[in-house]
Order: sequence, then structure tokens, then C-alpha cells
Amino acid sequence: MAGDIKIQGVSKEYPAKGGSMLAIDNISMDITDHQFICLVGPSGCGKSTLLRMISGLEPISKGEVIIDGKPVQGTSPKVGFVFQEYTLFPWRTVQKNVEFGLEIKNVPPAEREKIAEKYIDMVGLSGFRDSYPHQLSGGMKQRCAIARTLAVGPEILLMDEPFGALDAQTRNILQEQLLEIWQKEKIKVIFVTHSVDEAVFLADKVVIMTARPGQIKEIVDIKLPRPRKRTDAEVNQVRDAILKSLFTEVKKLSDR
Ligand SMILES: Nc1ncnc2c1ncn2[C@@H]1O[C@H](COP(=O)(O)OP(=O)(O)OP(=O)(O)O)[C@@H](O)[C@H]1O
Repeated sequence: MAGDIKIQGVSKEYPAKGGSMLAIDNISMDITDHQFICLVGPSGCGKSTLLRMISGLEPISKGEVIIDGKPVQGTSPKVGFVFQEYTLFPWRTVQKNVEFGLEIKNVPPAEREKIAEKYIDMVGLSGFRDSYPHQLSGGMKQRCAIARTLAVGPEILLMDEPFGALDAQTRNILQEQLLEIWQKEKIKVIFVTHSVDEAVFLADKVVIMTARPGQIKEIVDIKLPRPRKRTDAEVNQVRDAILKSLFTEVKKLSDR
């Protein structure tokens, strides 16, 4: 399947006082089906670092990330990245923000406009094409950022706490919209979150990481049918099991 990811023995060391600091320690994982993966783990365990290494934004110290048979070396159009902060261009309208990546790819203006409109509609911003970022709410800005990332046609979508700054209600709406997009576009998503509720609502698999240095502690297969109801007893049961596993890692941190 397009956008197959193989993470093979990946480690990351950052320079630190008196030498180096091991942030990620020998992580291996394959993501080969149309899956929604959530990464959870205690603060500082290396979730963002791992995502950035998959994206090609962060050099890998040891091991390899292989996408469609090719080792990742720098960023690739196969991979889109959505950050917690919206990173929109303030001087561009919604339409022009979403067209940005297509301009870089030299897509002709008429086609660019059409593609951008499709994704602006998909994220529910059709009434705001001519608005500037400062005229949008936080949720709308994040919708725009998602449309801009999707417009260039990535096979893999990496999302680093994309809804972390939003209120609960907006967050729930965006989670549902994201799942619809994931199903429609058949992209793989790797989504970092601090919220176990969010992970259980979204994911096929929840990857629980250990306290630093980040390793994979456990991969929980969420076999619950979709669409999921946040209040179902089964959802709560899975959430509690993940919370318990995560809690032992958070406790390790506080015991240090
Ligand atoms: N550019 C950098 N240079 C040096 N150390 C870094 C750098 N980026 C991250 N680190 C360190 O690497 C470790 C992992 O950081 P990272 O941001 O990947 O963790 P995280 O799990 O995403 O954290 P959080 O949940 O708090 O966002 C932390 O100890 C952090 O201080």
C-alpha cells in the first residue's frame, strides 16, 4: 500500500551538557495498512522527536525510517505535517494559504484553485475562503492548516497535538471531521496526543511510550467498531487500561 512506513531500530541523541542525551531508544514499528495510529507517553518521552524523524525534519541518530522502500532523507511530498500551533501565513487568505503547497509544486492556477476549494469544503470552511487567519477562530485556523496539508496529496499525515489548544467542543467536532477525512482520503495518520480519551476515540492502535528515553512500552489494538461513542462502557474500559499503563511511566518520571 502507498505510504508504507517501516521504522527500524531508530534512536535519537541530542547534544547535551557534558555529552549527549538519549531521547529515543531503538524504536521499531511497521505501519502498512490504512491505519490511524495515536502516540501517547509521558511528557518529554520523545513523541514529537519521533514524529519529526518520520517526517524527515529531524536527522536520525541511529536506524532508519523507510517509506515505500526508500530511507527518509529530508522532507518528502508523501508526508504532511500538522503542528499544534497553526503556522498559517497571516498575509494570505484561507484560499491562498491552502494553495501555498500547490504553488510550490507549480500546479497551474486554475487547477490549484479547484484543489484548494475541494479541501476547504472538506474541512467545512467554504464560507471563509477570503478570510485572513486573524479573522478565524482557533478551530477554523486548524481546519485551514489541515486543508493546506491535505491539498498537496500526502499519503501519510503526521499530527503533533493538533487539537491541543482547542476547547473541548471544538476538539470533538474536529476529531469527527478528521476521521471522515481519514476514511475518505485513505491516508495513514500518526497522531500525537496527551489525551487518552482522544486516542481511544480516534485510533486503530495506541502506541504507549516509556518515560525518557522513549521506547515502545505497549501497542494497544483498539478493536472497537466505528463510529465510536465516547460514553460507551467498552470505550471507558479500553481508556482505563491505557491510562493504567501510562500512569506507571508517568510515575517513573516523578520518582526520578
Ligand atoms: N532540539 C532539541 N535539542 C535538545 N534536546 C531536545 C530537542 N528537542 C527535544 N529535546 C529533548 O528531547 C526529549 C524529548 O522531547 P520531545 O519534545 O520529543 O518529547 P515529547 O514526548 O513530544 O514531549 P511533550 O509531551 O512534553 O510535548 C526532551 O527531553 C526534550 O527536552
